[in-house]
Amino acid sequence: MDLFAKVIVDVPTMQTNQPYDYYIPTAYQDQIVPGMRVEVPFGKGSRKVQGFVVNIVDQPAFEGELKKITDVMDLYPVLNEELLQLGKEMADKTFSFQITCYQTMLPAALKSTYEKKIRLIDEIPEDHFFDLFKGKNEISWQEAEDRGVLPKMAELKKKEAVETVYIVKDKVNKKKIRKIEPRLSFEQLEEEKAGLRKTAKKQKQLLDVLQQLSLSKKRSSTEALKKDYAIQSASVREAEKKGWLRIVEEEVYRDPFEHIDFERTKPLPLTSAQQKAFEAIHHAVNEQRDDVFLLKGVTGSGKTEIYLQTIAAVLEKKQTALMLVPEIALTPQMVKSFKGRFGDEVAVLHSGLSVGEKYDEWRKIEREEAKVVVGARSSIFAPVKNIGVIIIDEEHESSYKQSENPRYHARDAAIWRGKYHSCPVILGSATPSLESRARAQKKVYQLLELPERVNKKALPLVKVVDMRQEMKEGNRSSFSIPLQDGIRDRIKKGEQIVLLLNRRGYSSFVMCRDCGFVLPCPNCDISLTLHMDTRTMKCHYCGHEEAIPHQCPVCHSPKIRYYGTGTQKVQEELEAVFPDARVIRMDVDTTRKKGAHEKLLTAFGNQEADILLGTQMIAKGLDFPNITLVGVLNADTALGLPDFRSSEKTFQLLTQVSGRAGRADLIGEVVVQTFNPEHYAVQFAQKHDYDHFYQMEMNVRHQGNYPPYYFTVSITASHEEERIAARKMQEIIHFLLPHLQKDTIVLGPTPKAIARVNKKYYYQILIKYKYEPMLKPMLHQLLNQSQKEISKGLQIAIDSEPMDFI
Ligand SMILES: Nc1ncnc2c1ncn2[C@@H]1O[C@H](COP(=O)(O)OP(=O)(O)OP(=O)(O)O)[C@@H](O)[C@H]1O
Ligand SMILES: [Zn+2]
Ligand SMILES: [Zn+2]
Repeated sequence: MDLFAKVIVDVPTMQTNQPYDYYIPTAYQDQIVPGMRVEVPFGKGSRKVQGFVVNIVDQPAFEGELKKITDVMDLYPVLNEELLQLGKEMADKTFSFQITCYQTMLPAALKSTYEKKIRLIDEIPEDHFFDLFKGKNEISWQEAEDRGVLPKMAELKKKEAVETVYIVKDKVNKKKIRKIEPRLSFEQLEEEKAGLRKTAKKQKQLLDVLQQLSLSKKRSSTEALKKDYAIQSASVREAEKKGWLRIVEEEVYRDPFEHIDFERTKPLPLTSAQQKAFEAIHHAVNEQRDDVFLLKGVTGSGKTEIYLQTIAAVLEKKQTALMLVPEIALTPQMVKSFKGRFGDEVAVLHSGLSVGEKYDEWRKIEREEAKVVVGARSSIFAPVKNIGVIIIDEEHESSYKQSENPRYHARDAAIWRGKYHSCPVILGSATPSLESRARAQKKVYQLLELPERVNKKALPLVKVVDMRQEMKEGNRSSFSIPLQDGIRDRIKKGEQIVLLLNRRGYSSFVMCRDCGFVLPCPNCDISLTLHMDTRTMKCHYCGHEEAIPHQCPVCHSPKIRYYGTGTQKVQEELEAVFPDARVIRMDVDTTRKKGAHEKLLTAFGNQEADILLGTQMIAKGLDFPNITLVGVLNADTALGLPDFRSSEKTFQLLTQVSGRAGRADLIGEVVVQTFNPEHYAVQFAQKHDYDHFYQMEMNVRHQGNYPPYYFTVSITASHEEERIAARKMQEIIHFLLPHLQKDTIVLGPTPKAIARVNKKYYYQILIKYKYEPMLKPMLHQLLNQSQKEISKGLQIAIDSEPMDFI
C-alpha cells in the first residue's frame, strides 16, 4: 500500500502552516511516524529542506505528482502526539508558524546539524550485532544510512535496543564508563569454570562475577572489578576474547548539581491554611480534574511546601509533575528543595546548562527516568508523559511570556497541557497578575489563599521615605538618612542587608527631582517616553509628541532630568559612605559568567558580605534568615514607564523584595525610597495590601480600557527605512479597520520607544477589543502575506496579549 506523509516544511521567508504531502518510499514505510523530522525536496529547484511529519495518510490531498521523502532524520519521534497538537494550537493562538513552535519545543542539541550516532543499549541477536553494528557498540548515522540499514535500526529502536545520540561538541562529550556483561548463560559459565586449570584463580573469580551478573541481569563496571576483586583489564580483555563477556560503554548523565550535596528532607506538618489549600488541590489530583488553582500566599507563607507535598502525592499515583519557576529564581536553593525531597527523580532545566547538559536532562525526561521536571519557561514543553500536576510559581512574572516568535505564554501552554492530561494546574504567587486574579474572581480559576506567614511571623515593617524631602534637606546621595541609619545598625549587629536598584525604565523618562512629577500623555494617562533621537517626548500608545520640558510644569523647578543611576555607580557611592562594609554586587555585568549567579548568592548566604546590592534579579526566591533590612533605592522608575502595567509591576516588585526580609526569627524592616510616596502602588505595598491594590488597579484598567477588561494585540512593522515601516503600518490599519467592531480601539501607529534598533525602525499599533470574531483570521492572513515581504527587509510581528511595550 502507498503511504503519504503530511510534512510541515521549514522554508525561511516562505513559511506556512499548510502541510505538504510527500510520498513515503517503501523502504521508509515501517519507519516513519508522526513527530519525526525528514528531509524533503521543495520548490522548483527541489532544494532539500527539513520538515516535521505531522500525519501519515493513505490518500494524499494534493492531486499533482508527489515528491518523495529523501531522508529520515530520526529513528523515533522527537515530538509526541501531544506536543504536535500543542504546537499546532500554539501557532494559531500566537500568530506564528507551526515550524517555529516545533523547533522551540526541542532542546538546542536537536536543532542543528550535530553529528549523530546509533548506539546499542540492549541485547540484540548475534547476527544483528555483527551485520548492523560490525561487532561494535555504536556506528555513525552516516554509515547506517550508507549501508541502508536505517529501517532495521528503526525496528530495534521500537524494541528499545538502540538509541540515537547527538554528539554535541560544545563541551565535553558524554561521560561514559566501561562495563562488562556476560555473553554466556549461568550454566555455560559453569562449564567454562570446569575447563579451567586449577591455578587460574583470577579467571575463576571473574567467572563467579559473571555468573552473578547473569543471574541478576546486570552489568559491572571495570572499575569495580579492579577495586573489589583486583581483576585487571588484561584479564577482562582475555575473557572478552574467549567470548565470556562483552565490554560495553555505558553513559552516565552529566549532572550539573553533582557537586552539591542535597540533604534529604521530609514533608513538614502543614499549617491549617496550608492543609486547606493542599486538600483542595489533592482532590483535583485524585479526581483527575483539570482545575486551575490560583494559590495566593503572602511571601513566606509556605507555598513551596504545598507544591512539594502535591508532587509527592502525584508521584504516589505513579504520575509525573511539571514545575515552572522564573529563570532568575532557579537558584541552588530552589533546586535544593526539590532534589532534597525527590532526589534523582528530578530533572532541572535552566539556561546555565550547556547544550549537552540540557540534552541529557531532556533525555532523562524522554525516557521517563525523571518524574519531576523543574525549569524555566521553555520547560513547559518537556516531553513528560502522564502528568499529574503542573505548577507555575511566581505566575505574575512577565518572563513567562516569550518576547520573540513564537510569542507564547507558558501559563496558556500549561493550562492546555492540564486539559490534555486531565490534571490540575497551580498558579502560585504572593502578587498574582491582575489577569489571573480577575479570572479567580469570575471563578474561572479557584482561589486558594494563605494570608499569613508560616508560624504567624509578622510581615516586615515598611518605611516609605520621600526623596523630595531628602533633597530639600540637602541629601544628594542615593541613600536617604533613614536607610543609612538602618545599614549602619545592621552592620554593627552582624545582620545582612539587601539593596535593590530598580533598572526597569532606567533613564527612559524624565522626572522632576523636586516634586516627582512625570510627564503624562494628555490622551492616554500614561507617561511619555524620552526619545533622544528626535529630542522629544512621545506617547507609545497614541503617538502624541511634545518638546522635552526644561522646567517642571507643576512646581516650575528647573531640576527636571533624565532619571536613573547604574549599579556600579551606586556601589562606589556605597563604599564611600560605608568603607568597612563588604558588598556583593549582582547585575547583568557580574552574573554573565556561567555559575556566577549561584556563586555570589552562596557567598552571601555564607555571610561573606554584609550587603547584597543588585537589580531585579535579587528580588525573588531568596530565603536567607539573616537578612533583616531591605532597601529599595528607587521605587519609582517603573512608575514612569509608558506601560499600563507599570503600577502593577511596581507593586509586585516592592512586595516581592520586602518578602526577603525577616523570614526567620529576626524581625525584618524595609526602606522604600521614592519620589512618589502617595502613589497607590507604593502605599498598598507598604501595607502589604494586595486586595486593595487589586481593586484600585482594576478601576484604573476599567477607566483606561485596558486588560483584563479588554483583550490586546499589538502589531509591529520594522524596516531600515522609517518611511516604509510607517507606511506598512498604515496599510495594515486600512486592511483591518473596516472589519473591526465599533467598541474596538486602535492606538497608533507610533514609533516604538527605542525607535531604531539594529538599524531598523519600528512602528506599532495596539488593538484593544472585547469581541472580535474576524480579527484572528485576518491576522493570520496578514502573517501569511508578510512572508512575501521579508525578502524586501520588511518584517511584521503580531503579539497577542503583549507584555512589553519598551
Ligand atoms: N508547615 C510548615 N512548618 C514549618 N515551616 C514551614 C512550613 N511550611 C513552610 N515552612 C518554611 O517556611 C519558610 C517559607 O516558606 P516558602 O519559602 O515555601 O514560602 P513561599 O510562600 O514560597 O514564599 P515566597 O513567595 O517568598 O517565595 C521556608 O523556610 C519553609 O521551609
Ligand atoms: Zn516639579
Ligand atoms: Zn497617548
